[in-house]
Amino acid sequence: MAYKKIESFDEKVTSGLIGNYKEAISLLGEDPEREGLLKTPERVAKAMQYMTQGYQLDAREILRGARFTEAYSEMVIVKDIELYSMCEHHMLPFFGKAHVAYIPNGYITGLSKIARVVDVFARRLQVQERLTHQILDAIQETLEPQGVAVVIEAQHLCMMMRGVQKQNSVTTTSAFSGQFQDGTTRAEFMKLISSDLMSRR
Ligand SMILES: Nc1nc2c(ncn2[C@@H]2O[C@H](COP(=O)(O)OP(=O)(O)OP(=O)(O)O)[C@@H](O)[C@H]2O)c(=O)[nH]1
Ligand SMILES: [Zn+2]
Repeated sequence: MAYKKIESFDEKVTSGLIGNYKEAISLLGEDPEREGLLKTPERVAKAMQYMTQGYQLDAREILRGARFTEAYSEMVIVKDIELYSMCEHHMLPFFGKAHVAYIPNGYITGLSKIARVVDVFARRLQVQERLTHQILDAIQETLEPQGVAVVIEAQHLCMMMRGVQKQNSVTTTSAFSGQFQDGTTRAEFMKLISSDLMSRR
């Protein structure tokens, strides 16, 4: 996935985080002054800001900026959007795929914007359920479609590396609005996201 590269990080935030991560390394029993770790607090400070950049982005603005009038009124599905987020309980990654669909009602949006909206909400401290709803709400409010569907399948490192240590469990969350609340439409969507119409890697 082509990520937007952040060229400059907030200096005050970065220096505050550097101090905190240096202390954390020390508290964990390591020597923050040893060569391999010297730049680590700065790297982590930047990585964390990168992975939480969603707080500074406005999903609705992204969608409004690419809202086009179009008479198409069939289901539009963008599936297998890879996502990386961080659970708000342990600040450990959870990652997987999002499948997003909407049925236009006069407006369509640029397809990449759907993936961008997923990133905007994923790059925060999250729970998978809220992430699912936030994506749905942003699309519903800005495109005013006949319905939106969001399904997220993800694995949580906090359940894999620690805690219950389950390596193969996948959590699926879903949210549906408008026409997707109808069983037939929802079933069509579920069938299409699980089909191999286009061979997957
Ligand atoms: N609902 C939900 N729970 C999550 C998500 N990410 C992590 N969790 C869970 O958040 C819960 C936090 O539970 P706590 O008992 O406070 O934390 P804990 O003692 O570290 O829990 P364990 O992970 O069971 O060791 C855990 O059950 C996690 O599996 C998420 O996206 N959604
Ligand atoms: Zn967690």
